[in-house]
Amino acid sequence: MDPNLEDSAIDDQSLETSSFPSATPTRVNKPKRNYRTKKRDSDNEKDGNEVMNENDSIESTSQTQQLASSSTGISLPYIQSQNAQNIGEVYPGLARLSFLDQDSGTGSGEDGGIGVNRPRRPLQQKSLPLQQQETPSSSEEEGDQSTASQTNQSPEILDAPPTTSPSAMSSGVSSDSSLVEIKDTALENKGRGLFSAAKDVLKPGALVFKELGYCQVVNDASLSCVCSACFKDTREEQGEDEKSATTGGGVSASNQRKLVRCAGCKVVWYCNKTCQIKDWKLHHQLECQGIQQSMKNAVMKDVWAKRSMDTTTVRALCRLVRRRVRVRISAAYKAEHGKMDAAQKQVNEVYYSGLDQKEDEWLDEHGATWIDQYLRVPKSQQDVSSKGFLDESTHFTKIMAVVMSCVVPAKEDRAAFMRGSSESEGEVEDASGTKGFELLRKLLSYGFSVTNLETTTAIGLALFVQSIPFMNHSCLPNCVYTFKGSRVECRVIREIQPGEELTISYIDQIGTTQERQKQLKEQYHFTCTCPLCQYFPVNPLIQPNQEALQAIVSKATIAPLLDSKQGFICANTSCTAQSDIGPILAMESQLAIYNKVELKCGTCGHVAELTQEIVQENQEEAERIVARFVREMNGRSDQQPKSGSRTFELAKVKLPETTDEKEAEEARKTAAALGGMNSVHEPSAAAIQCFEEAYRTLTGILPPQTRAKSRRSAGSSMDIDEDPVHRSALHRLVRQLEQTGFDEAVSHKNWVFALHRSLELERILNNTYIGHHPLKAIQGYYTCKIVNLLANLLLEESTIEIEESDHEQDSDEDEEMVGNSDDERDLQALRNVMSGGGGKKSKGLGAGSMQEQLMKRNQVGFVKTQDEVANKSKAAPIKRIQTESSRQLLMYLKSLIPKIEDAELLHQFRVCWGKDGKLASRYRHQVDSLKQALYYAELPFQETKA
Ligand SMILES: C[S@@+](CC[C@H](N)C(=O)[O-])C[C@H]1O[C@@H](n2cnc3c(N)ncnc32)[C@H](O)[C@@H]1O
Repeated sequence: MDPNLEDSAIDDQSLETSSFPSATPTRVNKPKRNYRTKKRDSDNEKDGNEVMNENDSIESTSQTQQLASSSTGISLPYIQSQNAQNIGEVYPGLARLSFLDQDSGTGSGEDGGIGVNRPRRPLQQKSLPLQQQETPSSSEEEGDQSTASQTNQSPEILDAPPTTSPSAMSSGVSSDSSLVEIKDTALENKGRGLFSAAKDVLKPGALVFKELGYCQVVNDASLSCVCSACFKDTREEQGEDEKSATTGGGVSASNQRKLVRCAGCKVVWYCNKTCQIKDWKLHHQLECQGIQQSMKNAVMKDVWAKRSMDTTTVRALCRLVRRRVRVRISAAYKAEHGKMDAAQKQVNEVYYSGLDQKEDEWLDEHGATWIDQYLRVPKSQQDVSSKGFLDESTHFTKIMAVVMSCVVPAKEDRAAFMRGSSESEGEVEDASGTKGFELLRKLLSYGFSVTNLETTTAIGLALFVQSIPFMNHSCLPNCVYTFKGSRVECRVIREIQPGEELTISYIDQIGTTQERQKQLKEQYHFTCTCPLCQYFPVNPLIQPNQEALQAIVSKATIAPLLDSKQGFICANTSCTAQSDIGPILAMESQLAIYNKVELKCGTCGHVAELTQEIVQENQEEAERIVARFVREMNGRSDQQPKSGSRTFELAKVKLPETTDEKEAEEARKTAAALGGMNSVHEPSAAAIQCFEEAYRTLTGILPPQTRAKSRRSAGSSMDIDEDPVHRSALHRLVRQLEQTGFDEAVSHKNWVFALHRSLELERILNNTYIGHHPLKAIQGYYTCKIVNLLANLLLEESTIEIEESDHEQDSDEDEEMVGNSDDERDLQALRNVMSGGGGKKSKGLGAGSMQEQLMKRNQVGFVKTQDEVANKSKAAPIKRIQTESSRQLLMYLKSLIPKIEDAELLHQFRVCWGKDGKLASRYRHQVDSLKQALYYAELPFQETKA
């Protein structure tokens, strides 16, 4: 029995909940004691198979295997600030990465982790079995981890990771080629970036890489709801929302039933004993000990008990340092004995499996190096000495105090660690500060917030080292990332050309341009120059206000002579003149009087002509451009442009003549909703003109030289206030959608209300830029429901005759299904509205799903194959009538199909949900029944009756 475990929280008795079903015990339970850190060799020998100790170095973080289930989501980089650095080096990709850090400012040399040969004493950590042994110098140790097999290489060139990097995906073209490579962004001044190394275009939905974290923790707010080993979020199971997330370390009653708490530190929670044991071996052992030790300090006791300080970072740092220490010690053992010890082998067998094992081993071997060399402390923090950093922030002091107590228990070593003295051991080496602080800074710069997709709640913090840390930001990203447990997956959302940079969005994309820029500046210390920021001072993808729109329109009409933000650009390419847009705007009005206006450059005298025709041509082109632009952003560049603007002919609304106040009110609402559909817009033709540059940038067709030239210039003459109304964040959108009461309306089969709601929903969705895939998923989900609902309505509408003729024989059955005369009335009211008051009267309508009825009646299965689709008219013995309203409905319905396809694509690639996610099954249901509805909706109609 491992002494480190027997006293720990792993005993049944130590689990803080009795109701938890006990997992298969893997060891003999010993009486509960306080932590004992000294290892008993005899125990080790006796229970070799079960022993896990500090020497069990290569333990898996493969918890993600267990957790595939639920926690997937979007995330935002945790706290970010990394200054771009050009190192003028092309890195040949993860799978064959051999990049050389030539940047003298940061990197290996400065970090001191690699290539510095200085003797070090082992860490004074009693629980570590090897501590009495002569441990190789840290640099050697780390060299062991990272550069063991590179003895023949130049010292700066790192050992190439395994032929196929665990995180990189094969392109499918050649099995050992990675889809991504790390390269300098060259002219763009963004430092390094992740680029496509695929030979072909990467299509939306493609999985580019997946990556295990080097270390990960559940955040404070989710501790009692999310398993600290597998990141399973119990709130999902319980259908709880964020409200049930406990803050301040509190515990919700329902979660107490779900999770068990470590009885040692009383801080972390697990699904079960298996998870607990696994986490213990991997990470928690030392963390637990450290937390308990720090609790002896009154301040820290308060911190842990009340979470008066956020402990997420400190726990993450603890695990980060812990892994490095563990790996180093194990490497030392291996170096000394030439092999892994028996217990270590056992760990490998038990805890590594499949891909995770390979990746975990890779992380153990190379992770520390990658952190040291390739994750760079942002310039903004580099100048701050550790001392200053420490004094400046009591927060960090506290954090470091805790980390120290975890990883460097002996007081004198702790002091040395803090000072960064070369006297101290282990991780402590850095001319400008301590290793601990160095790591902390990197964690703060590169840590990613792990989120749960379904609730979009942040549930943890993880540090990745292989791929995702190198991805730059764009407000129009071509990739998104999701989490399966704590494993991150990156997928394509727009087509990516070979060699193109892969980007993600660090922030919510729904904000206005100003907001996005502000957030990026404050949080990440850079000015974004993505097309959306560069060309759209007003985010056209969220509804611009009228003034802003007007400003764009004014500029758009004279776009040929204007840069989209700079103002007048001289058409003479050798002239660099630019002038303010004001005088030119004034000339625009002349176009209404004269067919031609001449614009003379004040610098070189070059005269450019602007004619009505040019303006007209530009506007037409702009229309085409924007259609493609919108498609591009929806990741569907394979589709043909939609012709015309998107308005739905549902707006022929006549209020029914009624004296019933309630009915009239309802009808008015519906009419308003239907009328509102007209305002569902794509950007106006004039505004479209301003999209040109962005489109060109997006599609790779370069703008004319003159504009390219001006684009590089800084500053903007456009200063437009943005619409404050639509500064919604993701959750606000979801709330908005929820507030439409659509689900409720559907479940009550209140057609009028549901349609009304669906149109409202449609408006919300259309007015929101849906760039981030969870939003797209939500959009897809709701759109599916809308279409489904309308398809049913259409069927009801168009099968009135058969309903009537069959009614008698089916009446009993229908009676059962209807059960609510209000529904009938509502439906009739809707028909009245839709058909201008002339809805056909029918009995038995509003009864359940029309598809069900048709199914029953015709005994036909739903269409599954293309043949069946082709033959469906033969197979359909239904007489149907097409009324004006059903025709309109069908039109509307079809107009929604592209969105369904988008959503289905996302679903198909499981971009959004874990296999067992509730939303996934609900979504599946919607897609299925939608297909059924469409099948029936497209059955041949009888001639429309007059
Ligand atoms: C996660 S790192 C990305 C990799 C980074 N370029 C590098 O070389 O390590 C994030 C940092 O990259 C830089 N960065 C990311 N996106 C950028 C952008 N769109 N424009 C300028 N700098 C960017 C910022 O300095 C940011 O703090």
